[in-house]
Amino acid sequence: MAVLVTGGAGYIGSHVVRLLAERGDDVLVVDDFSTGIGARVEGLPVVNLDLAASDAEERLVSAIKEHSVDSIIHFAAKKQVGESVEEPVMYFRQNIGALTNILAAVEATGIESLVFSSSAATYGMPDVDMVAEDLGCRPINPYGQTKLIGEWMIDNQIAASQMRGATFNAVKLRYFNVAGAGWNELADTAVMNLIPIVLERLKDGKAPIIFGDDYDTPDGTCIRDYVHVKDLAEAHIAALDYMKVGGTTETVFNVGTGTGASVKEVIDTIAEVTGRDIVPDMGERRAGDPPALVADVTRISALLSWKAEFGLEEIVRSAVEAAEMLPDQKR
Ligand SMILES: NC(=O)c1ccc[n+]([C@@H]2O[C@H](COP(=O)([O-])OP(=O)(O)OC[C@H]3O[C@@H](n4cnc5c(N)ncnc54)[C@H](O)[C@@H]3O)[C@@H](O)[C@H]2O)c1
Ligand SMILES: O=c1ccn([C@@H]2O[C@H](COP(=O)(O)OP(=O)(O)O[C@H]3O[C@H](CO)[C@H](O)[C@H](O)[C@H]3O)[C@@H](O)[C@H]2O)c(=O)[nH]1
Repeated sequence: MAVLVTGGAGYIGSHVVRLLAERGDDVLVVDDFSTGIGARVEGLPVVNLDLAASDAEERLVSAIKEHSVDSIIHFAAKKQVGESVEEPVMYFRQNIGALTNILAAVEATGIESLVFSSSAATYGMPDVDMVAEDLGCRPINPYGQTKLIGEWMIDNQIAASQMRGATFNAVKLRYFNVAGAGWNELADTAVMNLIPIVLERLKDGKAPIIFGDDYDTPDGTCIRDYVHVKDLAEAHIAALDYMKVGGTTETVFNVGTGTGASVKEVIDTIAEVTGRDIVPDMGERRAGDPPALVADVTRISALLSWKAEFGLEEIVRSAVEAAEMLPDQKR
């Protein structure tokens, strides 16, 4: 039996594909290579398919049958918050369209387990610093909305399959701030988040910009929960295993470390790891940034027996190494 990984040529998906292959699971990748990179999945069976296209359900069903797929990990999605505000229709068409086709294929083939990439973006601007899964979700942009709607679609599918006497289990993982690289060649190439942006600016000889230092946090800069992509990848394996042994008590889990780091602390860690003197520029607050967003990880640690192994320094070190910026004495 094989695991179908949608978006397996992407940053996070390729890490999960690598872990699955390492433990000897058969993998089938479905990707349209819109942001994915072919080299990340070289040598693996791949179906080049836009999951939101009109023929996607039919092609998925035949790929599932041909490769004896019994579970799906669904990463494929558009994920840029700013772009989603400018092009909401594209986000709903792509993210909701793709998931609709996947759930239709699940129904047609009797697939029993699905892991879904959700996001801390579902929480919006919570008025608590540490968020647990039961906190109400009020996403503030179309991207976050597509993730919350995706969770609801999956819940409805679970309920409908129970009514039919069929088995369909799913786990929705709400990722916090994913960073780092488990393997250099699988590193994030998108340069859209704090660590890659700072590293790119340093390469270009530019100072990083801190988006606001007047927040109500200890050093005035925003706090986030940075989770190593390899730890995050392991959480997907734990989710698959949880469903295999009949785990269905909870279906939504935060994936973070449970510890926050401020923007200043992240930049200081980059300075330490690269051995550079970094003097950041102070910029304006960025619209829509909550002052602090840290995962309560009680549930995932209790039910999936998953815990992040790596901390901020290891995350930064792996990102710096992948960007080939590690000083010689630190290699
Ligand atoms: N990176 C993060 O910080 C973060 C945080 C929270 C949630 N997520 C979610 O995790 C998932 C993976 O993110 P990532 O960082 O690896 O992004 P990525 O852009 O590197 O990977 C997405 C992959 O999906 C593919 N894809 C996109 N739309 C597709 C479609 N319609 N049909 C087929 N393939 C398609 C892309 O080609 C790419 O390979 C996404 O669902 C994203 O929303 C990411
Ligand atoms: O040049 C920069 C870039 C970012 N930041 C700050 O660094 C922090 C992290 O910013 P990112 O853009 O890296 O990440 P976000 O926390 O905004 O968002 C990320 O995490 C969210 C959940 O917490 C969602 O999953 C979202 O999809 C994902 O991009 C924020 O306070 C941001 O203002 C700067 O100060 N300077």
